Amino acid sequence: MSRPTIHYSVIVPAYKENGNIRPLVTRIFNALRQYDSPVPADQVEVIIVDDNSRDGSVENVQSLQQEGYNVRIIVRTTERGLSSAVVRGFQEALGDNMLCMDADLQHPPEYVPTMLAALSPSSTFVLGTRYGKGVEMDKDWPVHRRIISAGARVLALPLTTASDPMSGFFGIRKEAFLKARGLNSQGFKIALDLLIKANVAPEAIAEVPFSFGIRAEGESKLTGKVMIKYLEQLAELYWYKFSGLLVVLFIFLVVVLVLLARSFLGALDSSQQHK
Ligand SMILES: Nc1nc2c(ncn2[C@@H]2O[C@H](COP(=O)(O)OP(=O)(O)O[C@H]3O[C@H](CO)[C@@H](O)[C@H](O)[C@@H]3O)[C@@H](O)[C@H]2O)c(=O)[nH]1
Ligand SMILES: [Mg+2]
Repeated sequence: MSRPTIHYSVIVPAYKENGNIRPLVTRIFNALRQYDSPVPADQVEVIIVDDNSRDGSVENVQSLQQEGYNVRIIVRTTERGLSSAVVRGFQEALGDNMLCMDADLQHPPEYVPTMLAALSPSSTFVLGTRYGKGVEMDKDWPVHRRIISAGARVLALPLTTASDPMSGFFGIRKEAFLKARGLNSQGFKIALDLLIKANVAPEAIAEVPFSFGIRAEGESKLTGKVMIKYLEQLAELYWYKFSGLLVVLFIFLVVVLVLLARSFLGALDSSQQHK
């Protein structure tokens, strides 16, 4: 009997995520096998893009394959980085509907069917948003991460109408992805780059609110260097979209935000010292 055609691909960038791979893959397919799933499980593949973690992820994926899960792992040895891993996964995907999600279960696997089903020829981008109605960040998400996330979001406001372009939980149709030229695959924020460079119209963006969890296992890879790369990426996108004038606006916004963050953290510090 011939295998069903793959219409949907779930791309998971992963670095040292061995402990999360099994729960992630099994929960994705469990969600797809529910009677009310809008997407048939046998039309879905999962692709893990791992940067040579050498932590048992490869063996783990092999045993999931033996159990019948349609999952494969690409191990990169000459390249590193979240965004470029996602781009690689999109290039290798068999499905026309492609979803990106983190390995660490901060993006709930149970949302995968809804996210995939939201993609269509007229809805070429789907964004899992943490700023929708009825959803929230996990209460244990640290204050400094909330501040960084809010600042990053404000800086992107002039670029897109999307409510959460920082989200790493998003999907894009293959034809829209292929339109994007000159992607910046440094850093973490590939959704933002795709929204701008694939020229996604506001009405083609579907938003799915979800509550952002906390990492199940292992450590976050967000470092100061990644934040600097984000600022560089923003400057490039401002230039790409508006050229000269708004780059000045961007620099102004960065300075205001840095000053606000410093005074907020200063106030927080002194209130803690007075306790
Ligand atoms: N292949 C590969 N994967 C990576 C790399 N760096 C990080 N990843 C993977 O990318 C995912 C997100 O990395 P985290 O380290 O968990 O990121 P985070 O700080 O929790 O950031 C999250 O929040 C952002 C929104 O504020 C999201 O943009 C981001 O995708 C992620 O969800 C994880 O699956 C992680 O293994 C890398 O260099 N290479
Ligand atoms: Mg994470």
